[in-house]
Amino acid sequence: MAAINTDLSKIGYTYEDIQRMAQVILSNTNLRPSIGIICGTGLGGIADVVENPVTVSYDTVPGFPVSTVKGHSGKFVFGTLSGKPVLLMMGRFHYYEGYPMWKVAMPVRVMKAMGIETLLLTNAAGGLNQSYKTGDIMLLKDHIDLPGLTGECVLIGKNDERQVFGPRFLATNGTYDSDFRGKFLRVATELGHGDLMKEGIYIMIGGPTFSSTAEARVLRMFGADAVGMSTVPESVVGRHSGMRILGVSLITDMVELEDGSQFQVTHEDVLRTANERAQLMQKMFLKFVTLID
Ligand SMILES: O=P(O)(O)O[C@H]1O[C@H](CO)[C@@H](O)[C@H]1O
Ligand code: HPA
Repeated sequence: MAAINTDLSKIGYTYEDIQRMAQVILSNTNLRPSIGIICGTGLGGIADVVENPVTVSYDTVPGFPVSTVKGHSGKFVFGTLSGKPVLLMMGRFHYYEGYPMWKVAMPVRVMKAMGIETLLLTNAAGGLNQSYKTGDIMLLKDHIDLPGLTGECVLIGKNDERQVFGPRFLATNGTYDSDFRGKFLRVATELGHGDLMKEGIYIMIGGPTFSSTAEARVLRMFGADAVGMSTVPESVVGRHSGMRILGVSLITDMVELEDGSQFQVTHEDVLRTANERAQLMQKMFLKFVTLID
């Protein structure tokens, strides 16, 4: 019978692994952006407005996971947005793909090792707050790490306090930068879309099941305004490595809280709304990055 691996030092990537992946990726370009953007499901359209793009496919980076979800193409894009150097991740990793939590957010450590100090996270999410509408855009003012609360925190495992890793015990209040939120709201208003904007609480579930009605009511009762299957591990790791963070949820569907509804959300519904909002998201990010110091 195979022995059970109880060696905790084997959990996670080492500092050296992270540095090596960062060097491999950076060897493709002379650009050294300090702004990183992780594109949520169907939200990779931001890459279409990146000037002078240099693409690095994840499968050219030894040790890097592969994207398996439709709407996540699996590549880095270096370039400029409104003249500002940026690094986009088109494709994130999700726990439900079978990756352990530490692997899900490992790219954020690689980003930090590449010089990223500002992390802009986007996602597709279901609206729990019944005053929201499909197509609204919610800025995260806080999150609920449901997997983390139940023993699957992204920071579980050996902690290495060198550079891209942070303290063993991490405060996670105040993760989302209020100055960034204010600036993003201003951008949306200037573009004439202030009416779409919300500020709320994102709750992460493990997925891949969308919530049952009873579960959705529990999530709402917890105080969440939107639900999704990502982002929180990335925010926590970003926070751990000292980044400034903005979280943006596109409300791609409204979650049913009442019994008896015939509506059953699909990934195609999510992709459709993301596609409908692609141009607006591009415009918002083009303007927002000009306001980052
Ligand atoms: O959070 P992102 O990656 O945007 O994707 C969201 O959309 C997918 C479900 O359609 C899930 O992966 C959910 O988390
Ligand atoms: N629930 C969970 N995750 C999601 C949803 C949803 O309704 N929409 C997009 N991602």
